[in-house]
Amino acid sequence: MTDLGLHMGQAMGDQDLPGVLVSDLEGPHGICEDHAEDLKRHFNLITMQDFLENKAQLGPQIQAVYIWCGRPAVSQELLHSLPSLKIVASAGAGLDHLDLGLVASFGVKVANTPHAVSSPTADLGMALLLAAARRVVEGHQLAVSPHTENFPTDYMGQQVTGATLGIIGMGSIGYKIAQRARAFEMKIVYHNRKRRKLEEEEAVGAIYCERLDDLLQWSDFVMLAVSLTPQTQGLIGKRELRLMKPTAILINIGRGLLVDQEALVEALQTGLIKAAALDVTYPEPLPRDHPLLELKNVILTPHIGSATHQARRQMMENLVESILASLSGLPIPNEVLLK
Ligand SMILES: O=C(O)[C@H](O)CO
Repeated sequence: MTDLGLHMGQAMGDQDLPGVLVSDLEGPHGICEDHAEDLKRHFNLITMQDFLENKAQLGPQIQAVYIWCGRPAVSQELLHSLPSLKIVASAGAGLDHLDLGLVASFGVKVANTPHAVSSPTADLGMALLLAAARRVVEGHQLAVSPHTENFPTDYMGQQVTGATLGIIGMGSIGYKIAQRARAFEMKIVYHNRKRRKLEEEEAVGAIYCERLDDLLQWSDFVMLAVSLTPQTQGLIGKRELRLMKPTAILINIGRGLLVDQEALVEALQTGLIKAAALDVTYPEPLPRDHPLLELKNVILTPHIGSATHQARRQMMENLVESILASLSGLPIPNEVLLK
């Protein structure tokens, strides 16, 4: 944590601390673990419920919104009721839950925490790839089942070593996946809006695919590590799934809406592709009767890309630094600039 932050927190009484709106202090939509105590050293935390009960008094005190796991939602109505708001600080890399143009139109800055999440999310991407390739979850269920008398001799998976990995989205998460995949001796192709520098490509042995279709046709594993934007929504639909190999595995660590989920269900049911491993879906969680929950060739995790103690703490600390900097008129670390 910055010296500036420690100084501010220590020098002021609780009521003098800057007001920061949070969704809740605990519970499924609250902030994380033991973070509230750290945050309270710097800020007067105001929960959404308190704010809604006393808008007139609390609204003008709020100088920052602290978004954790996409909450609270920042609507036009909320922005209108926060006249002193300086910054919306959002945990994680994805910003699809925010209307950046709307926030900017109120003269409010935005910051996120892309560096804190890139390694753990890349780790999870590889974990899902390996687990789906080698049918780890199914294998666990088989090994612990009371009905298992003998282990099958034909319980086969897909070989990872030497296989081709297609990475869609070569930002910092995609690049870290490439670094990890290289250690598994995978061939790496990638598709991105912008080509990476030659030396960056060479460092991980990645080949640029200008055409997404080529990547889909060549890859044994397709990893979605791209942000959700109007341009990428539904990026993988029926047509794209048809281009993939029948032995291919799709891994999604980006956002559920990158994939046409109905088309994916059909592709998995009909053997158009081999399997999928999804950390993200829409909605989250899926309704309990959703067909994806029934399929044996699917692994689902509950949006846990950044869910390590270390990453979550770093995310919190990065948000504190960004808020304090904005309140002091200093350059904001991890400020999100409108393109
Ligand atoms: O956007 C991200 O970084 C993750 O989804 C947050 O956990």
